[in-house]
Amino acid sequence: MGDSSHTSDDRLHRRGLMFILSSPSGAGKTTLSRMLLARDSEIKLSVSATTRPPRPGEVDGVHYHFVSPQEFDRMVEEDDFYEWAHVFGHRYGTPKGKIRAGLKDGKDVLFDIDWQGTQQLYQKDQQDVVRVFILPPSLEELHRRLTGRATDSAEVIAARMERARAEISHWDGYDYVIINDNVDVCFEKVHAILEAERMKRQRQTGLIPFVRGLMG
Ligand SMILES: Nc1ncnc2c1ncn2[C@@H]1O[C@H](COP(=O)(O)OP(=O)(O)OP(=O)(O)O)[C@@H](O)[C@H]1O
Ligand SMILES: Nc1nc2c(ncn2[C@@H]2O[C@H](COP(=O)(O)O)[C@@H](O)[C@H]2O)c(=O)[nH]1
Repeated sequence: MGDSSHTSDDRLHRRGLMFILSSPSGAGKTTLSRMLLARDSEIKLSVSATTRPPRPGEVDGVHYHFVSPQEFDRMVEEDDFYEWAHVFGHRYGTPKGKIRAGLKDGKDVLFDIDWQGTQQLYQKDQQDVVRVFILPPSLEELHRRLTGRATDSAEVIAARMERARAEISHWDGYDYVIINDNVDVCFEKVHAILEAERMKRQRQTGLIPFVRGLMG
């Protein structure tokens, strides 16, 4: 094409977005995140740091950066986090990394973070943030999913169920809310939101030169 407003597959240049998935624990956001990363090569996961111990199958640097409380303290002191929060007795934080620079280059970033982190990211960068909240079809089903996942002790599951109502109460701080009943149907909705948000006029930084070109 030879026109700098286009990317190689003929779409316009655009600003990347920060795509946040939140939910009460067990509603399915990690499952949906993994499906999104597998389907869509244009979005990359923001790998959080946490002081929580790894679950079976979780890989350091892939699912989380598993750090000691001392290491987490050091990262806070050195201002390494975009946001961080206490969740279920552990600390979790989003490393700054190269997120801002990537947004300019049209790189999308996926965040699996709670409502506290969502609020902090939104306060810092409203124009780039897209907030999606996932609800379970019922609390009974939420409990079934946490138990069925078989990664947490009965105490941990009880604590997460105890917190579920408080987490759900933040649903109105999100742009989109989806009930995750059938995971495939829910995933298609999540992906449709991502695709639609990418097409927002304000994000398509290549539009002005493209339209100028059209108008001769
Ligand atoms: N629509 C669904 N129907 C049935 N099971 C589901 C559905 N979505 C997810 N699950 C299952 O529910 C369990 C919890 O899902 P997942 O780990 O994705 O939740 P989460 O919201 O990320 O939880 P956490 O915040 O604790 O990490 C998993 O075993 C997953 O396979
Ligand atoms: N504010 C933040 N919340 C985060 C971050 N990384 C994960 N989380 C949230 O913590 C809970 C528990 O996660 P789990 O993996 O122990 O089940 C869940 O709601 C995550 O979304 C983060 O960097 N910041």
